[in-house]
Amino acid sequence: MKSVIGIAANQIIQSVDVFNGNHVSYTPQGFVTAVQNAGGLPIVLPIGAEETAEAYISKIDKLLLAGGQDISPDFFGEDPHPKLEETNRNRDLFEIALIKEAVKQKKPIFAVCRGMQLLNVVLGGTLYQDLSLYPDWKVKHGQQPTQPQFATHGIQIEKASSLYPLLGEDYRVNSYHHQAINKLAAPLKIIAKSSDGIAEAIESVDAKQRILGVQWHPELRFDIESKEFNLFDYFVNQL
Ligand SMILES: NCCCC(=O)O
Repeated sequence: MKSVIGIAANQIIQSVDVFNGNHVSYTPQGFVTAVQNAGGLPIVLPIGAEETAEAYISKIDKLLLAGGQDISPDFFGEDPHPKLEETNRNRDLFEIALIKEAVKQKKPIFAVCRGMQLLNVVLGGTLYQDLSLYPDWKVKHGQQPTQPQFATHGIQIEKASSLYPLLGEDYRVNSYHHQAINKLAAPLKIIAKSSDGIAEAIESVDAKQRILGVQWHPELRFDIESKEFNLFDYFVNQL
């Protein structure tokens, strides 16, 4: 029986020519293909009412949170900083409800970039709304316009972590974020950092609550770097 993987969708709500001005619900193809290649059955969960989170989570085996917009900072008690970028409050509210329900139903969560940041906020942590607010910022974490198949900075991974057997101790990742974990939520531990100390991966302190979060984008490199595919294989088949 294949694991059913619910992938929380994003939306395009601006008018874009490529969809003839239509609004669309979507997820990056890399998540779909990586889950399929790992033997999972992906289902894209469109942004909807918070009340529907319980039904969605009960229908899936595991939850995957993708990257995207900044998180509305009032969810961690702050007003928007001038460097805050696009937010989508409906997405925040729905994904917050999905995370709470997945935790309640003890369903594993794999969270990528924004997903990892939101997980930290939902569990009681805070974010740097922009890396310029992080006093020790030394590494370029937004590699645009360099293409995502290129890993541009190093990370160091804790030996006693779920990531170490998958990626080793020293690894290189792509990087597309201007926000980062500030205060870490108590139920989480940081299991990888960049050389300037930014949290690059997290897992749950309580092994019974199966959570893995990464700050980079494995869905954009899994087809050319087998270690990135290891993350999806681990999520679909072991976490
Ligand atoms: N926008 C939230 C996730 C990526 C970033 O930090 O920019």
